[in-house]
Amino acid sequence: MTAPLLSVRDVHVSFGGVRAADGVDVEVRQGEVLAIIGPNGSGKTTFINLCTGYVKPHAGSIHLEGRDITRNTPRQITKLGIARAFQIPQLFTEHRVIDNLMLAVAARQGFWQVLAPLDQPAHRQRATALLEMVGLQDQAESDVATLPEGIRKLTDIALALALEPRLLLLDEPTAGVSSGEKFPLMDRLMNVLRSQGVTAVFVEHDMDLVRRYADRVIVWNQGKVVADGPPDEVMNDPAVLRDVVGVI
Ligand SMILES: Nc1ncnc2c1ncn2[C@@H]1O[C@H](COP(=O)(O)OP(=O)(O)OP(=O)(O)O)[C@@H](O)[C@H]1O
Repeated sequence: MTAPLLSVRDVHVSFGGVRAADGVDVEVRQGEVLAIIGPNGSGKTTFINLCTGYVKPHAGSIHLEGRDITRNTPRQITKLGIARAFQIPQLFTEHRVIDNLMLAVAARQGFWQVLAPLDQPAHRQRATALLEMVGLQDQAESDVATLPEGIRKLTDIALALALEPRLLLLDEPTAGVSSGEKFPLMDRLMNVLRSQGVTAVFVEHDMDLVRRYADRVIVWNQGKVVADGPPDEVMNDPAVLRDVVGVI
């Protein structure tokens, strides 16, 4: 069996008296799409913050392909191959889609590139390729402010892909997206993940999306993983239905 891509072992984090991670063990396997579900405040976003270095565990360890990243900075972790797309897209809304992408491409090449002119042929070419990956090539010249939320989310995902991640963490990728846009957005996201060989973890409150798109589901409750397995199995578990799905 191959080593897990990400391995989180016995991780603990508290905020004041709140145990946001209370002995968490999670392995993410290469190539899978893993959904995280759980009630509000159960620790899902904290898990993503731990994996990306924004929150440091009080105890436990986090390994990426066997390498200990527990104490690495967010920047170092990004370079090692973990990217995140935010619940609220982190875009410069007063600029065009292509400008946002060219900035991300320049940032990937190093700090000094950001100070050079952005609109260089190499930046534009890579930015255009990223937009094609998520099917947004026709939106390149649009101002972000004019776009529907689903398209902004895809732009945000293209920004994360500019970092060439092996693992992409998504915090509620369809939050704020209209019901008509949700499935097309997720279909495009899944196509990109498969074509680029990117492993993904997504936090989600919409159970239809979890059933349709996840290979595996882990269930969070009060800082602990309380169930882990295929969607059919986990989401028909009476305890999960009662304590988690019923209250989301
Ligand atoms: N930086 C912080 N400072 C203080 N408390 C925090 C911090 N981050 C998280 N918490 C607390 O830790 C607990 C878990 O929060 P977290 O955001 O991880 O939950 P969640 O499952 O993602 O919730 P939601 O579904 O509402 O986004 C909550 O009680 C929250 O208030």
